[in-house]
Amino acid sequence: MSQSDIVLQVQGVSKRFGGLQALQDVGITIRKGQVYGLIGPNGAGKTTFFNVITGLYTPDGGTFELGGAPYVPTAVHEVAAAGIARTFQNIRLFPEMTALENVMVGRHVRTSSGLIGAVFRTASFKAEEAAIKARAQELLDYVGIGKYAEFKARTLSYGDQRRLEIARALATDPKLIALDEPAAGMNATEKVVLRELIDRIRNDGRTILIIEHDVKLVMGLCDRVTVLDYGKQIAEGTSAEVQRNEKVIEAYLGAGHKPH
Ligand SMILES: Nc1ncnc2c1ncn2[C@@H]1O[C@H](COP(=O)(O)OP(=O)(O)OP(=O)(O)O)[C@@H](O)[C@H]1O
Repeated sequence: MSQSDIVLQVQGVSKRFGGLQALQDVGITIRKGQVYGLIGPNGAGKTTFFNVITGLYTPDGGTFELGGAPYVPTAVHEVAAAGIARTFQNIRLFPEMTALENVMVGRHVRTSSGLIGAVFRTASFKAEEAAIKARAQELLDYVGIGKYAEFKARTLSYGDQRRLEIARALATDPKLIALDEPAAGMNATEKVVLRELIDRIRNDGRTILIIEHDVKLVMGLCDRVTVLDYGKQIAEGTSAEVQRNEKVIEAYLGAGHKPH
């Protein structure tokens, strides 16, 4: 393992909401090709951590490096341009746009003709648009919903909408893809398909950070896992190491927390 295969390095992240310390000195290192899991009981700080690294919340402290370069997660669009794409716990698609258009929106982060080209429909814009469309269709096929390209996003099943969000995230060609509870609301069959998809994305060389309540799914999928509890990082390691960590067992079984 060398320094150069580190995709995201986060050190000493803290975030306070009024009197509540939502994150306290949290750090993770994600290497190329890993699926990295973030777990913890309700209110542990997982979403806050995701929101910090994707520019939705400003941390009180912490340092960040993405692909070996210092990185400041400020505005959401800058985070996407820097190379982190995310999905949301509560799906955020454009419901009245087609599946294909939703993915094309993601791809526009990486195009060069920009707004002027779009307004005047220049030759380079049109060529770029055709390439974007082709790539968007490819990504829909890749996540297994190619046949729904022309369907409005809102008409897709819940599981397919989650896969569409993943296709849109992949469209930005990210260094890191961050999945916020991708299995939420899925039935057992959909979870199996999701697991296969995440495995395939990893095998194709991508790096993935995942928050997930389904501990079984996380343990089966993740190379490394961090466990948060009341904003503190109580364990970090391989799935097997984390599973037998006493603090983790206690946090999940302890009073006041609902086990998942
Ligand atoms: N914008 C906010 N303002 C105030 N408090 C917040 C805010 N966001 C989160 N919190 C608080 O910070 C703590 C951590 O919340 P967070 O949503 O990060 O936990 P989580 O691990 O994602 O929980 P869950 O599994 O329920 O999604 C909670 O006590 C929550 O109430």
